[in-house]
Amino acid sequence: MAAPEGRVVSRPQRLGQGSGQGPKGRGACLHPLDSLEQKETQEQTLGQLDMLRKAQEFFQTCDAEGKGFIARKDMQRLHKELPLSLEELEDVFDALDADGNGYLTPEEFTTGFSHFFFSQNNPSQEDAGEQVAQRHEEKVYQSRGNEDLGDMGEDEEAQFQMLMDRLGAQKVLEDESDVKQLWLQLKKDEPHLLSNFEDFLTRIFSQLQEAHEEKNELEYALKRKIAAYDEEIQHLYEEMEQQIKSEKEQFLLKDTERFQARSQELEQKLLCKEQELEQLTQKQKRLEGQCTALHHDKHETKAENTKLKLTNQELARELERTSWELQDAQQQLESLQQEACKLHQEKEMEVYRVTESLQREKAGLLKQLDFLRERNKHLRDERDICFQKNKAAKANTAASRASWKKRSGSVIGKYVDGRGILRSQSEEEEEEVFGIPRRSSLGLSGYPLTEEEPGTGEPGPGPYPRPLRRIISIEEDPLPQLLDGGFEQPLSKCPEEEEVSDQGVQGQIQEAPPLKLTPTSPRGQPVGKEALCEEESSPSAPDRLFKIVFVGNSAVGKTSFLRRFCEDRFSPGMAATVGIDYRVKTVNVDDSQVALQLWDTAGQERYRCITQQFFRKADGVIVMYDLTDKQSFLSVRRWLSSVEEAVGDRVPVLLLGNKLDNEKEREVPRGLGEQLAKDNNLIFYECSAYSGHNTKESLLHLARFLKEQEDTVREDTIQVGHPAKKKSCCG
Ligand SMILES: Nc1nc2c(ncn2[C@@H]2O[C@H](COP(=O)(O)OP(=O)(O)OP(=O)(O)O)[C@@H](O)[C@H]2O)c(=O)[nH]1
Ligand SMILES: [Ca+2]
Ligand SMILES: [Mg+2]
Repeated sequence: MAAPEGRVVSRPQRLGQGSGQGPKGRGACLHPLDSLEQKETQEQTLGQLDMLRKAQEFFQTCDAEGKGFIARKDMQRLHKELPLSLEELEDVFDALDADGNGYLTPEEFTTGFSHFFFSQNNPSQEDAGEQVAQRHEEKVYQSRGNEDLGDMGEDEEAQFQMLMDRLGAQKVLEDESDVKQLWLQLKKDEPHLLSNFEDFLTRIFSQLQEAHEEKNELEYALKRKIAAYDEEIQHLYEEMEQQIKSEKEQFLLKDTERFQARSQELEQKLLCKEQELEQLTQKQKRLEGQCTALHHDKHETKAENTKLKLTNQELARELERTSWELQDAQQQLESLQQEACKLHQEKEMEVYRVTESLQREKAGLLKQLDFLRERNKHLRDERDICFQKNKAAKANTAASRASWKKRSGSVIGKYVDGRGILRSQSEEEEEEVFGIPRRSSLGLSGYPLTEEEPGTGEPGPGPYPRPLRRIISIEEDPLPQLLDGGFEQPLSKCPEEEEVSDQGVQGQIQEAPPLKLTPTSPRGQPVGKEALCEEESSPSAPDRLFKIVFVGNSAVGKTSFLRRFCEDRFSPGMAATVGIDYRVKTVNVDDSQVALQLWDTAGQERYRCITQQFFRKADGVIVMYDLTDKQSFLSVRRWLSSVEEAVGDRVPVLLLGNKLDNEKEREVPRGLGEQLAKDNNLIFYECSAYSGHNTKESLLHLARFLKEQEDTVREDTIQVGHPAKKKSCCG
């Protein structure tokens, strides 16, 4: 501040000196008071100019960079040079910055500076005497100037305005009052200087104008620069922003994509996990259900188990008890079976003994019968003599002889009924239906029997007594009755015996002397006896006994077959069986003695009812047909059905086709017999009583079968709970 102040101080001096040295020397020619006033005005104008100059200098000092304006910072830089504090400098700046835009234009600065300068320095300048004096002078100048101005005419005003316009001062000066005053002063005081002043002003103003224009240009350039700069910055900024934005967007896009992909992936994973979870949940539920069910089942099973255990225990106890009982029962059964077996054996032996004794009795009775027949013949002969004496009819004798050639039928009927020889002619005819003339097996009719020996064919001469055969009219098996105790009683008391005795035979027997009449022919021999004779030769007693019943049409050869089997003999022209007959034969079957009780039935129709009775007690049945007689084969079915009617199918049946020796007269082919046997489950043989072919074989077959069947039944009976089964005969 020292320099400007110095300059400020020195200027008025120079101006004063200059003015003092001016060519006009106005003070010398003016009034001393006027000259003083003039002096003061001059000083004032000079002071103002000086101040303006000083202000410009100060401005340039402040605007060191030459910007054309002073910023707050520029002012603050003066802090070191001026004896003012920063606050005071601030105040100065604020005071100078009239429009408050933050920088000081040269105009603002100059105007403000002058104002500030005076207002600041006025009260406090005591030491600077020059300054005070100057200021005082200025004041005086100003007040005088103002007074002058008041007096200024309109012409001068116009003149000044013209000058101003010419100078273009309006553009440079804001307040032209100072210049005006100065101009007026000059015009008034020193008009000759006016032109110089005007030139000076012109120069100044032109310089100012130039400076101003320069400044404006600079400002404009600066503004443009700033604008360009701003624009560039803006552009850069925008570009940057754009870039940032795109970068951001790209980043965001990428990020979003990545995020989306990631989120999709995660979503899928989540979905998978959820599904898994759901599955697991379902599984768990199912397992829980199963668990519950199992639990429930377990409980139930436990309960059931307990129940079953209890039941089991009970059953075990019961089983134990039952097994004990069963053992007891088995023991009892065993003992009973043993007993039964013993009883059975005993019974069989008894039967055997009884049969034996019966045969003996039968033989005795047959002998008696023979005797009675003889007696009868004797009586008849006597009567015949009488009859011949009375009529002497030769033709009659011949006819009766011819009738004896035929086989008589039911002789027993005549015998029992007491009709004797008054046999009806119809019966004779009936017998002839068989085609073979047959004789009665019992010659009770009183007629002499034909000679049995083949070849003779002629009725034997009278003197030989005919062998008698006994009729056994048994409706039931007589053996049990005998077993009951009576078998040792006298023969006369047997039921059959009594029956016979009813007919007055017994009486005759008892009365008759024991004649030793033996049959002249073997045919007359009692069958039972003959069989017995053979049995007596049997080395040992039989183990068991079977009852076998022989059936078949008349003359098929039943009796002949039995004879062949028991005696191994054949007698042609065998008499027809009357009622029933039997033989006993013991055979050896697989190391055991088997007694066969063979019941020979009469084939003739009239005895059928008797025959039927015997099936019931039979162990086996033999049905015989004559293979040379078709009719006898056709009757087999009838015989089988009557057997079945009586005993069912429990007894084995042997089917025999007899007279195999007479092949040329065969009427029944073997195949038919076989087929019939197969159809009815029968044992089948073709045999010949004449030749003996298959007689033993067939009967042994049946005997073996019976034995085996019995053995099986015995075994089955011992084994509890196994019912006996009927064995197949064919097997
Ligand atoms: N050629 C031949 N003739 C036989 C055979 N068997 C029996 N005859 C004869 O046939 C006839 C009848 O024989 P029987 O044995 O009495 O017949 P049957 O079956 O006992 O007759 P009924 O007692 O009336 O039921 C007799 O004349 C026998 O000689 C045989 O195998 N061959
Ligand atoms: Ca300003
Ligand atoms: Mg016979």
